[in-house]
Amino acid sequence: MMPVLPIQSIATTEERLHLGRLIVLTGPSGVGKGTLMRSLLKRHPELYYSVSVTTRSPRPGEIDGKDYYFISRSKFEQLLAEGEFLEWAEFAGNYYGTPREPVLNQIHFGKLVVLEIELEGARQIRASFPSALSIFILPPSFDELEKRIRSRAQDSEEAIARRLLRAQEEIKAANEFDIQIVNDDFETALNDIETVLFK
Ligand SMILES: Nc1ncnc2c1ncn2[C@@H]1O[C@H](COP(=O)(O)OP(=O)(O)OP(=O)(O)O)[C@@H](O)[C@H]1O
Ligand SMILES: Nc1nc2c(ncn2[C@@H]2O[C@H](COP(=O)(O)O)[C@@H](O)[C@H]2O)c(=O)[nH]1
Repeated sequence: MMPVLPIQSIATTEERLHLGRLIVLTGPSGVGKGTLMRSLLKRHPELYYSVSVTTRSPRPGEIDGKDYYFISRSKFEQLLAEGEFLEWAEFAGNYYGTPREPVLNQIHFGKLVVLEIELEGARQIRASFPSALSIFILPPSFDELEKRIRSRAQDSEEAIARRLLRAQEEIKAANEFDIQIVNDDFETALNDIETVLFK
C-alpha cells in the first residue's frame, strides 16, 4: 500500500499554490467584509474560508473554531515562533493570524481559499504569494463606515476610535490591491465580488 505522506513532504509551498487559488478580502474594519463573506459562503459552499486565530475576546455569539480560534497572547507568540502562520498582524491591540497548513492543503486540493484579513496581513500575502487575487472593500464614505462600526454595537468607545484611526490609513492603501469594490448597496457589492471570482 502507498504510504500516506504529509502534504508538506510532497510539494514545495509554491508548487502547492499552483493547484488552487488564494483570494484575499481586505478593507477597513466595519466596511462589511465579514457580512459579504458570510453571504458569499452561503451562495458558494465550495469556497474554503480560512478561520483565523486571534487573541481578541469573543464577541457575544461568536463561536470558537467557527468565527475565530480564540487563544492567549502567549500561545499566539509560541505559534508565531514555530512558523505556524501564513501571515499575521497586530490590530487594535490584539494579534490576528492565518493558520498556514490548512490553507496550503486546501489550495493543494484545488480549492479557492478566501482570507478575510486587515491591511498588514494582506500586504504580507501579496509579497509571499504574488499569484493571490486581492480585493479591497471600500466604504461609500467615512461617515458611513463610522455608522456601520457603531451600529454593530460590539466594540468599546476606545476600540472604535482605534479602528477609525486605522481605517483612515487603510483606505489610502486601496490601490495596492488588484480590485477595489465599494460596499454601498450590499447586493451590488456581493455581485461584484462574484463576478471577479467566477466570471
Ligand atoms: N452594504 C451595506 N450597507 C449597510 N450596512 C452594511 C453593509 N454591509 C455591511 N453592513 C453592516 O456594517 C456592519 C459592519 O459589517 P462587518 O462586521 O461585516 O464589517 P467587517 O469589515 O467585517 O468588520 P471587521 O473587519 O471589524 O470584522 C454590520 O452591522 C453590517 O450588517
Ligand atoms: N492580518 C490578519 N487580519 C485578520 C485576520 N483575521 C481577521 N483579521 C482582521 O482583523 C480586523 C479586526 O477583526 P475583528 O473581528 O476584531 O473586527 C479585521 O480587519 C479583520 O479582517 C487574520 O488572520 N490576519
